[in-house]
Amino acid sequence: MIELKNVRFSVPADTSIAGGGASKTIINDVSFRFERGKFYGITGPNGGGKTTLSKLIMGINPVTSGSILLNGEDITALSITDRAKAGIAYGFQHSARFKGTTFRDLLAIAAGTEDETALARIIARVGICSLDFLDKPVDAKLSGGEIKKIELATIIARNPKVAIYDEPDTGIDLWTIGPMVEVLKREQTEKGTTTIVVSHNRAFLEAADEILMIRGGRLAYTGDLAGARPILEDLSVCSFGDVCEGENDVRCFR
Ligand SMILES: Nc1ncnc2c1ncn2[C@@H]1O[C@H](COP(=O)(O)OP(=O)(O)OP(=O)(O)O)[C@@H](O)[C@H]1O
Repeated sequence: MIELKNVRFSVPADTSIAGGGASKTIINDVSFRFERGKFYGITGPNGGGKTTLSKLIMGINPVTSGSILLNGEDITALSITDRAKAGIAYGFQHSARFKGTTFRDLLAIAAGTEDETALARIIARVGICSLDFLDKPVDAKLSGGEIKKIELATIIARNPKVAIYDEPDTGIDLWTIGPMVEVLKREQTEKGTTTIVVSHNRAFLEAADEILMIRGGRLAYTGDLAGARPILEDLSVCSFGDVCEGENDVRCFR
């Protein structure tokens, strides 16, 4: 179980702006309990703070105030590495590529074994059948879908307690999204992985047990998808009025 208690993340004033500007609060007093083994979909308007919140859980961003607990233990001060050791894994929106490294290298590190049968079992879980794929270099020549599958496999290989995926459908074709959702659902149900997916995609939101909507750095809604639908679907009503910055607000196209 991951618990966020009054979590806040602010960045200092932009000193490149004349006059300095004011410090900016990006995540504002968010409290929430992610229960063990459940699937959560984090959604909301662009720039609302979804990625920032997920990075706070992984420790990529340090919280400004508040605390984060994993199974009752305060992990707020832990580094990314220590959080990874404690069982939290993170998939970036834009997966990293490592020149001179093969998929086999990354997978062996993640799984803690070079045993080919074990590696084959892991890649089968993400729908890669060919063992030849293991020797693909993880470089710029990979397609968007291939690199996502590789990242997914390296996360799954670690059997994390908590898996966070930031927009896992980035660069993925429509035909691959369904199977990807199935992979994440299977890991959740069979391994009891607490799964947190940042997404605008209906398929991921439909798979979620609970939706969190973040706007203006605050939790605007938590509950089932049915309850979120009026906010997500009714484009005739501006539901972001309280954070609206007028015509200069690039997030709003209404
Ligand atoms: N380190 C930082 N310094 C300054 N501003 C930041 C920083 N991190 C995030 N922001 C700003 O905070 C806001 C929220 O960013 P974030 O990436 O969390 O939004 P998001 O909800 O994930 O958006 P999207 O749906 O477009 O991916 C944005 O306006 C972003 O520019």
